[in-house]
Order: sequence, then C-alpha cells, then structure tokens
Amino acid sequence: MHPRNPYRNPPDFVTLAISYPLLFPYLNEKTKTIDFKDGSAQRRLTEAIMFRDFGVKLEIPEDRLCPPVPNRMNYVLWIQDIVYAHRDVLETRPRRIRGIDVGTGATAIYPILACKMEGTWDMVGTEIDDMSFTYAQRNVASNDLRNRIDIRNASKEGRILFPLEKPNEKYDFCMCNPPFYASAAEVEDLAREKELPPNAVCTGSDIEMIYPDGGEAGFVGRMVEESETFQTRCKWYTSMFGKMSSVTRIVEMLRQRSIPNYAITEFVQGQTRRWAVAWSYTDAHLPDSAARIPNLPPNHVLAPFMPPRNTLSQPLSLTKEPRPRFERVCTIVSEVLGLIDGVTALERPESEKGEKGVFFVEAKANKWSRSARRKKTRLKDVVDEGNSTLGSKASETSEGASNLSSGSAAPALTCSLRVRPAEAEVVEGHYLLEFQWMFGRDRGLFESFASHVGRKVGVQLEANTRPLGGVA
Ligand SMILES: C[S@@+](CC[C@H](N)C(=O)[O-])C[C@H]1O[C@@H](n2cnc3c(N)ncnc32)[C@H](O)[C@@H]1O
Repeated sequence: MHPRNPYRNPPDFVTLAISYPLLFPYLNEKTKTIDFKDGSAQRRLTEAIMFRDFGVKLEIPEDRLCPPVPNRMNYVLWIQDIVYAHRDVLETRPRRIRGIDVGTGATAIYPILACKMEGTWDMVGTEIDDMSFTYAQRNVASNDLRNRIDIRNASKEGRILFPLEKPNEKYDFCMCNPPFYASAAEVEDLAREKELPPNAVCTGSDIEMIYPDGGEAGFVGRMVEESETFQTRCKWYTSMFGKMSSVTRIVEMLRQRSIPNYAITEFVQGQTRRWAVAWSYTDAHLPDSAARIPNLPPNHVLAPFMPPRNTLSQPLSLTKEPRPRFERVCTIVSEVLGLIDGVTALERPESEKGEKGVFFVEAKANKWSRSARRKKTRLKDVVDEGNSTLGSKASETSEGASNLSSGSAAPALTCSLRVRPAEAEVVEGHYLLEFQWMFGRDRGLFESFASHVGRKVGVQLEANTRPLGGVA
C-alpha cells in the first residue's frame, strides 16, 4: 500500500456503521466485519467510507463495478507523487491542476476522490457505457462537483484520449483503470486458474471488464499510440494494470517507440496486487520513489523492465578524523557548486520542511568535464581565497527556486542535491549526497555532474579535515 494511504489498516466497521447506519445490517454479529462476497455489503462499505471520510454521497448501481476505496486511493496518491514531484522548483504560486480519468465508471470514483483530496484539481472523466455515464454525471452533480468534474461521453470509433484533441486543453496527467480482459472466456479461465473462489465478488459488467482488442494491454497500447500524437499536451500518461504481463508489454512498446521517460509502480492491498505505468514526452523526471518499485529482487520478472535511476546517491566515505559536522559538509557543497562555471545553485530555505542541506541546481552545459576544468583556476586556490559564490548567487535569486534560471536559454540540467547523514548499516562513511534528476534530456550529463560534485566534495572535505590522530 502507498505509505500515505489512510486505509493501511482495516477499518473499524462498527464505528463506520455509526457514521453510516445503512452498513449495520451487513455486519456479522460475531466478527463485526462484512461478507466481501456480498455485492450489497460491498456497496454499502464503499458508500460508508466515501460518506464518512469525504462527505460524498454515492449512488452505486447493482450491476456495475463497486470500487474499493483503499485500492482506488493508492492510485490517486501515486498521481499526487507525480504531480508534486517538481512543485518545489516550478511552482511560485499555486495553480490549478487538470487531469483526465479514462473510463471513469458509474461512481466517477477517481475524479471525486482526487477533487476531494485536492482543492486545486479539476478533472475530466470519460465513459463509453451509457448507464455508467448517466450515473457518473448524477454522482458528480449530487455532490456539487459539476464546476470541477466534467463527465464526457466516449465513442467506440473515437480516440480513447479524445479530450486531448482540443489544442487549447492541456493536462497534467491522465489516469485509467482499463477493462482488464480480452474475452468472457479469459475471465472464466483466470477464475479457474485461481482454484479458490475470489475473496471478494466482482460486480463488473462485460463492458467494464472486457476489451475485445487485447484486454488491458490492447487498451493501453492504443493509449500509447494516441499519446504519440498528443505528446506534451498531457504531461504524464498513466494506467493501472491487473496483469504483470501487460506491464512488460507496455514497457516494451515504450522502449520500441523510444519513449525513455517512464515509471512503474506496484499497489499491494492484502492479496491483491496491481501495477501502474506512467510515461511522458516532457524532460521532467520523477524521483525513484515514484518511478521504480522499491527493493525488487534482481531475478524478479519486472527487474529488467524498470526505468533507469533518476536518484543517485554518492557516499562520502571519509577516512580521516574528526568527521566533519553536517553544516561543514553543506558549506563545502555550496562552495563546490558555486565554483562550477555555468551552474546556478540555490539552497532551499531551511524553514520549508525543517530540512537543511537541500540545493536546487541548474547547469547550462557541461563545464565540469576534464577539458572544461583544465581552463579553470584550481579549486583549492579559490576556496582558500574564501570565495563563497553560492551565497551571492542565492541573494540575487532570493525570490525562490523557480527563478533559478537568470538567462533566457533553458538549462540543460536541473537537479536537486540533498546532503544526508548516512546510516552506518547502509554505507561506510558519514554522509550521502543524493542527486535527484528533475529536468533535462541528457542522462549522461546528470550522471557526470553527480559524480563530479561527489568527487570534488569528497576531496575538499578530506583536505579540510585533520588526519587521524595527527597534527591539524
Ligand atoms: C475497469 S472499469 C473502471 C471503472 C472505474 N474507473 C473504476 O476504477 O472503478 C473500465 C471502465 O472503462 C469504460 N470504458 C471502456 N472503454 C472505454 C473507452 N473507449 N472510453 C471511455 N471509457 C471506456 C468502461 O465502461 C468502464 O466503466
């Protein structure tokens, strides 16, 4: 489950039923839980959670999918991670975020959750099934969300991503819980393969569950094709998957089409596992915490499909005593950054998250390679002169990190650099420099910058530290 998911632990059904009494008749007297194989009990549970936690009154038809809130919440939280990955650098003031939910279903669960969780988000929900479309519109209207959620009718002949056809409509993300199966036979085969009956009944109708042109991989494959036309009109295209094999097929498709900027995540809830893939035509890169499944064993089926790392850690393995204090490391980092030609660095004000030692860095071009460096005065000489370039640069751009670029040309590289005390069991040495690639086309540039800064900071720290047991 997502670490911010408030439903990590099962709810107390009795307390929930007190807030939403229609749930009471479905509580088992002994266990005080509901029977998840009972469709009506499931519907009351979803209604109860949405009512108690979001003040939303949902109308859920009997013969359409009943969305489990904890599972849907996982996906919205991941979308939050994606949308806010670059907020610290880009946003000088809050702006409205726009998203599309493809196949929103009768409850319009994703748009309603997203808009209730985020006051500055607006959503378009698309739906092809007339009955779900009518219910979705009703659920949006009865919760007074018509000015923020627009439910649009999709057609079989039209594009899945048709809201992007309007050139003046730009979106931050699209999300999708696609029809999973390719045929009714596949639904039956999979149920038989599982041997045991599913622990929760599925109330989905054929139109919700089946996409005859290849199931979920076919559906999202079409989204990938269409996204090639729309490119950056939507910043992040995403979809959820019920089968791991679909994830690998979509990643193969992205690679074949030279779309290198993508992310994979996994949602685990009890015995249910789901995956999601995001891809983008922008040069914005996500932190590994959002772009890669953590702690994946190397022999895992998905391991070869993971995107390359956007978060690089450089350990500072300091051999001399005394170990430098955290503030000293931050000073050296700021001095090293300030001395690289064409690099602008700004230390984030400590107050923001109570965190020190976080720098936002922009580089116009590679000025740190060996040949470029040969032209420069030696670092040590300049540091000895007490030059602290970063300080003066920071004061020039004190309005915020989004003003990092002073020139007109777009930077070739934007990244953050975080000084972190290293945990002894993770790495020998006391500090880590954690580089987070945020913007840029050239991955090599980012990697060489991280290794250059890591090396320089290490050398400077050793040079400024008294040798073990020796004279200062
Ligand atoms: C698995 S259901 C997901 C419903 C809802 N989003 C949820 O998570 O509970 C898939 C939905 O996609 C809809 N759908 C299928 N093809 C579509 C298309 N081309 N455009 C829009 N919606 C579509 C189905 O009618 C169904 O409501």
